[in-house]
Amino acid sequence: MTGTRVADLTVQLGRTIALTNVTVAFSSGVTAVVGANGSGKSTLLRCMAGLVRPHAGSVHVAGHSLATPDGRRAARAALGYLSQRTDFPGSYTVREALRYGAWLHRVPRAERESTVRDAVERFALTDHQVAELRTLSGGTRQRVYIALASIHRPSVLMLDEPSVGLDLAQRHALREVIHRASQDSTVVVTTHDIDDLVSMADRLVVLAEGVVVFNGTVTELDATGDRSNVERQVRTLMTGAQVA
Ligand SMILES: Nc1ncnc2c1ncn2[C@@H]1O[C@H](COP(=O)(O)OP(=O)(O)OP(=O)(O)O)[C@@H](O)[C@H]1O
Repeated sequence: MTGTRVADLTVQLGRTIALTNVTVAFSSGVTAVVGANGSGKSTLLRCMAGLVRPHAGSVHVAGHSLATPDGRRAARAALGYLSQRTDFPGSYTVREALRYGAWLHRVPRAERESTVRDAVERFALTDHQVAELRTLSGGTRQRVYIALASIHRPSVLMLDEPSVGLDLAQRHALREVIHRASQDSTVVVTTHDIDDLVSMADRLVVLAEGVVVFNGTVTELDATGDRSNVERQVRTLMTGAQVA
């Protein structure tokens, strides 16, 4: 079964309508979800992770509907999710954290060590294996967190603002990591960074006040692919206006 999509999704949180009739099908590669603060980006990811129950509409993750317990179980196994608030005890070493992640994601005991070795390699963590998380730079720690979210090789990987707090070089390195992850998984990433869109995203979903105002490729948005043109278009869309 394939297909990661939300259809006619409406989510109310307290008195706020966080998402209204959102319909998006996520294809392979990297989809960036952008929007102003409070536009509903995190809510969309939280809904797809099964952490927020929609008021109306449907969610499918890798073909599994979140409407039934069996579907939710299957979707959870197919999904990797890095929340904006991910934190991990700083006294864990990278290896210990990854071992814990493998257990958490129900990797069979016999496969855990090879799974950890594989993640260390995939995410270029060889030199940091025995370092405690609290001693790592923000960029390396974020790489560990992405390794944790994708240790079970999920078919869908959702990353909520992974580049926040990173410097330019770290953002650049992170894009490489995300690009590599997208070879195994459908990646959905929320970001405020226009460079992320131009250099990393295959597709772009723009939200304004909980409504999808654009869903397409960066080239469809702006054929020149020029950074400042794309930025202007996205900024305009984020205010809820239609791009000419
Ligand atoms: N638990 C909650 N209870 C009530 N309202 C909420 C709750 N969580 C979020 N909201 C509201 O829902 C709307 C969407 O929030 P959400 O966090 O999804 O936006 P966002 O685009 O991810 O923002 P940011 O870029 O600041 O992370 C906002 O108006 C927010 O204030």
